[in-house]
Amino acid sequence: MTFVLMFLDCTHGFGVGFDGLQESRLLRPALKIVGVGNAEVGRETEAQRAGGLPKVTLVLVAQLGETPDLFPPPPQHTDTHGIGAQFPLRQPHSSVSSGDPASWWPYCLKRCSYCNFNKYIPRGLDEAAVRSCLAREAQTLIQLSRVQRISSVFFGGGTPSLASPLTIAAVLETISQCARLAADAEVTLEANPTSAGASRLAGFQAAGVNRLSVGIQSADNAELQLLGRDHTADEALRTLEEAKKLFPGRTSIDLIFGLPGQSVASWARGLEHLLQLCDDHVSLYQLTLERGTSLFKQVQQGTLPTPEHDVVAEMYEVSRQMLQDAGFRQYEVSNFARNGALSTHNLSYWQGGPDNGVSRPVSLPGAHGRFVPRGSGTSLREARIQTLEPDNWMREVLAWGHGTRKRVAQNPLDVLEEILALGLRTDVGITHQHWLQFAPSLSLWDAFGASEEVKELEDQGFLLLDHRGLRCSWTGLAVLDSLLPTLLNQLQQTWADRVSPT
Ligand SMILES: C[S@@+](CC[C@H](N)C(=O)[O-])C[C@H]1O[C@@H](n2cnc3c(N)ncnc32)[C@H](O)[C@@H]1O
Ligand code: SF4
Repeated sequence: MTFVLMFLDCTHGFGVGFDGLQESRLLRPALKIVGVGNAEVGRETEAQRAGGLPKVTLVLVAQLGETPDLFPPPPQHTDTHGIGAQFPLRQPHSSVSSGDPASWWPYCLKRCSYCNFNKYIPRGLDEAAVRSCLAREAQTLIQLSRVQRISSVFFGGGTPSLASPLTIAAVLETISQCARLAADAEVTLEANPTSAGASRLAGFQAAGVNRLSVGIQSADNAELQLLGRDHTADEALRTLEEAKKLFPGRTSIDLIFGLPGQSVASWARGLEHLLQLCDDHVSLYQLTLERGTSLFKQVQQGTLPTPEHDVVAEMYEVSRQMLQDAGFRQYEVSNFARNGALSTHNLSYWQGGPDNGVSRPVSLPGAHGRFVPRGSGTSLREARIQTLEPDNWMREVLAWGHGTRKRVAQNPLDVLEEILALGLRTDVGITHQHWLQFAPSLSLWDAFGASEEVKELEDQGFLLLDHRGLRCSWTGLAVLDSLLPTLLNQLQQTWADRVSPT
C-alpha cells in the first residue's frame, strides 16, 4: 500500500496548464472532458495569461455528478473546502497491500513569496499534541487500508525539518507497528536549510530518515531574497554539504527556475555551479505565480516583470541538456537522477501504485490521498483530502481517529485517467502490462491505436505507442500538458464506445 500524502505538484516541470488539468481531472473526477478546442483551462498561471503563453486547448464541460461525502464531516464546522478548492497540487500526492505513506508538517518559519501551500507559522505550537495526532491518523489510515507492507515513507511540507526528530521517529514507529516497514524502505524528509543544521540532520537520520530533499531553490542571494527565502546561498550550500555527508547518494535538491527578471544565462550559470556540488537527485520546478502570493501581486502590479514564455521554455531545455550532460536521467518531467538514485516514493505515485487498489493514505492537514478503504469492505479507490487547518484537523483526529474531510469515489475511468496523466510524466511511460492491471478489457492499443490524433502526435515525434507501451519522446515530455487533452479525450471516447456503451 502506498500512502500518498501530499499534493500533486502543479509545478512539476514545464508545460502549460497541468495544474489546472490535475485539479479538474484528478481532484474533480466527476468532470468529464467532452471536447478539445481553443479554450483556456484550469488554473492558467499568471505568466501564461500575461505573457500570452500557449493555452491548453481543453474544454471541460459536463459535470457528471460528484459522489456525496461518504464520510460525514465532523460536526464542529462546515465543509467549505471540497476537493479541488484551494489545495496545492504539488506534489502530491497512496495504495493497498503494499504502500507508501506520506506525512505532512504544515508549519514554516515564514512564508516564501511564491508559495501557496497549506502552511502555517507556528505560534504556541504543542508539538507533542501534533505528534500524537500524526501517529494516530497514520494508524487509523493504515488499518483502514489494510496495508501490509510499506516500501517508502515521505515527510513533506510545509517544513518537516522544523519538527523534532522525536516526532519523525514516533510516526515511523507507529507505521512500523501497523504494517511491515521494509528494511530497505525509502524514508524521505523535506528539509529547509534554515532548520537543517548538521545536528538536526543527524537526529533525523537516527529517527529513521535515509533520504533528504533539500530546498536549495537557487544559488543566488538576490534570487533567494526575491523568493522570500530565509537563508542565503552559502547557508543552503552548507546544508547540502552536511546532507551529502549523512545521506550520500540519497540527497536531493529542489531548484526553481523562471523567476521574474531571470535570464537564461544567469539560470544556466547557477545550475552549472549547483551541478558541481549536488548529489544524485535534482527536482526542477518551474515557478508558478500563484494567486494570493506576494510574488504574484508584485508581478500583477508591474513591480516585477512577467517571466516570458520563450525564456522559461529555453531555461527548461537548457536545464535538461545540462543535467543529461552531467549524467542525470530525466526519469520524470521535473525529476532527474544519476547512479540509480530515482525516488521510490515518487515513482510509486506516478505509476499509480503496485496494484489495482491504489491506496495513498495521507496523514496531515491539507494532504491529498488516494485510498482504498479495504478495512471497510470495499476495493474501490477514493480521492481523499484531509482537513486543512491544523487545529481543526487535530480536533477531528482526536474525535474520529482521522481528519479526512472529503472522500470522492473514483470510478474505473477516473483511475485510468490518472494512470495515463501520471504515467506519461515518466520516461518509461505506461507499459502494456501495467495498463492491463487497471484496464483488463481495454488495452493501450484498443484505446489509442486507431486514433488519427494520436497517430499525428506520433508522427510529430511527441509520442510512442509500441510493443513496450505508451510513452512520451524526449521532445514530448517537455510539452506533455499539451498532449494530455487529446489523449484523455481519446480514452474517454473509446471507454464509452467499448467498455461502457450507453
Ligand atoms: C512545499 S515545498 C516543501 C519543501 C520546503 N518547505 C522548501 O521550501 O524547501 C516543496 C517544493 O515546492 C516548491 N514550490 C513551492 N511553491 C512553488 C511555486 N509556486 N512554483 C514552483 N515551485 C514551488 C518549493 O520551492 C519546494 O522546493
Ligand atoms: S518553506 Fe517551503 S513550504 Fe514553506 S513557504 Fe517556503 S516554499 Fe512554501
